[in-house]
Order: sequence, then C-alpha cells, then structure tokens
Amino acid sequence: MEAVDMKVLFDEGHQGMRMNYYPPCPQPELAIGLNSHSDAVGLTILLQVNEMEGLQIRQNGIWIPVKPLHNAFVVNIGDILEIVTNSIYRSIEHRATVNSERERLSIATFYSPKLDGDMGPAPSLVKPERPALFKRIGVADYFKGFFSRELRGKSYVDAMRI
Ligand SMILES: O=C(O)CCC(=O)C(=O)O
Ligand SMILES: [Fe+2]
Repeated sequence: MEAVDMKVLFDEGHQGMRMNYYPPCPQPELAIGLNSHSDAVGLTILLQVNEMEGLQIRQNGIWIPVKPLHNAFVVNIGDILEIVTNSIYRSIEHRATVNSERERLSIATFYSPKLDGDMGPAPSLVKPERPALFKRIGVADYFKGFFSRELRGKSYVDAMRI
C-alpha cells in the first residue's frame, strides 16, 4: 500500500489504555473474564502483567492459549487494520478466561486514527479486481457504534462490510 494512506489515518492518532483486573473465581468454568471479541482499534499492544495464563485467541474455531513470555508484549491486529487493509490483514478474535488460583492483570494500549477523521479501505488497496469490502465511516461514529454494542466475536467488523 502507499505509505501516505497509513500516514493520513494515524498522524495525530488516538491512544487509549485499559487495565484489566480479573479476580480469582471459585467456579471459573461458569464465568468468563472478558467475552470473545476483536479489538476495534488499529493495533493493540498488551502486557500480561503478572504472567498468569488466561488470554486465548481463536484460530479455525479453536481457542488457543497465549502463554505469557517474560518481558514480552502481545501485539494484536485490530478491526481498523482489517478495514484499512481491505481484509489483507485480519483482526484476531480473543478472550480472557479466569481461574480459581490467582488473580490476573493485563494492560492493553490501543492505537487508533484521530477521532475527527473518517476511515475505510486505503485508496491504494482498492482496485477493480479487489473492490472495497468495507464502508467508509467517521472514526467517532465508528467508536460510538462499537461501544453501544455487546462484545461478541467479530460482529462489529462484520457490520462494517458492504
Ligand atoms: O486480559 C487480556 O489478556 C486481554 C484484554 C483484552 O483483550 C482487552 O483489553 O481488549
Ligand atoms: Fe481485546
């Protein structure tokens, strides 16, 4: 893709941060820490603070644990990168489970375009043989829509499809 398409979108971009605390749960099989979702953002950088297992990604319908690595971040592709790359990159569906042994902490940092612009598939990636797969939408409206829905797999990026 043309670098300028990425620059236009992420210059003066928006950074958010979420700290997650999952207390131990006596019946973890009946509970979930964080429902299955993909991050609505461009890119996520995540630290599994106390190196407890719990994060899982979904690949071909199977949940796979992401074992914490000492001093390592997890980098997730979010829905905005899926939209901007016109589905060349796919956002990753993930969830956090709980356990009965020990609390778990994670810190996620989210990188997104500036809120006062709009976004859609990068012009340099839209071609007659590969037309746009997603609508263009204002970034603020996009996030408003995301936060007004329940977290459910990749349902929001699917709602952005043409
Ligand atoms: O706790 C985790 O490892 C995942 C957190 C997460 O997916 C999020 O905050 O979006
Ligand atoms: Fe997430």
